[in-house]
Amino acid sequence: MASLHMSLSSLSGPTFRPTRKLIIQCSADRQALFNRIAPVYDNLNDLLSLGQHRIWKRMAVSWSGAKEGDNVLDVCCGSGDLTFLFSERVGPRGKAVGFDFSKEQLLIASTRQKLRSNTCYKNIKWMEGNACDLPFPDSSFDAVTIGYGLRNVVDRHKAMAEICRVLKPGSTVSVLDFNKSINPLSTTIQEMMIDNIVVPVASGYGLEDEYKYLKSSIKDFLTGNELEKLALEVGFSTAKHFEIGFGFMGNLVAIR
Ligand SMILES: C/C(=C\Cc1cc(O)c2ccccc2c1O)CCC[C@H](C)CCC[C@H](C)CCCC(C)C
Ligand SMILES: C[S@@+](CC[C@H](N)C(=O)[O-])C[C@H]1O[C@@H](n2cnc3c(N)ncnc32)[C@H](O)[C@@H]1O
Repeated sequence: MASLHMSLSSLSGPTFRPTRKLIIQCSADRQALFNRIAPVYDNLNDLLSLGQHRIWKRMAVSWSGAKEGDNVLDVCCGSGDLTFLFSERVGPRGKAVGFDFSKEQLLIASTRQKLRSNTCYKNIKWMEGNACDLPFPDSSFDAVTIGYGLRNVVDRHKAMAEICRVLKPGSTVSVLDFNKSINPLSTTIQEMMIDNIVVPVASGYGLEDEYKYLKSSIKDFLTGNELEKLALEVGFSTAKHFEIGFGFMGNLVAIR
């Protein structure tokens, strides 16, 4: 449950207006957040990244090494952007699973699938569940992506360990997310863009608090080096983090 945080500074006079600060700390909070933003998520991503996020997602899928006929998994699939790219890459002989714990995001994903005439998307299966407890046997997949998901998972170590477990030996996970830069200037510009463009635009949709979460979630995320270390800790044999999108985004490529 989102917690209501009363600020003493807001107590004044016979009535007071509590300062509402949405605290997004547990899975249920995050699940509710992504259910709430689902109806506008895709459009705001296109608007706020000037469509660039589609390029970053194509890069992530390309780095996964997925090929024709493969069995692939998109963890934290949301509205399915990466799942659809996976589906196109593995083709009708392959299988693509889109996995998420948000019912509303999965509803958007399956609706988008129905609206697309391309028969290749018939190779997609949508599944609801938690990234920290993947319902698949060991060594099930030839490639895995997790796009803008790991930062939002409460137990990132468990999620990465689960991804390693379900990947076939020698196969790749591609982890796309915001970049927690070690360059103070890059961090300042990234935060200024979120504060002065992203959040004001989102507030026009009544989602100010939800998009304010972006900044704190990036601050609490792992740097590229820390992501590489995490991957090796959970059992990947190699891990490399690349900064993309003018340093605002990053992609970890790890091989099991
Ligand atoms: C696809 C993108 C973000 C997905 C996303 C991830 C989250 O964890 C969220 C959490 C809460 C609300 C929304 C999201 C969410 O949408 C990346 C692009 C969309 C971003 C919202 C825009 C970020 C702007 C960058 C800071 C600067 C972009 C520069 C570009 C070259 C114009
Ligand atoms: C920012 S969206 C990313 C969606 C999509 N991958 C994309 O790139 O646009 C993050 C997604 O992660 C999902 N998510 C967060 N924590 C999760 C968890 N523990 N298990 C499953 N899904 C989770 C949310 O429901 C949401 O759909």
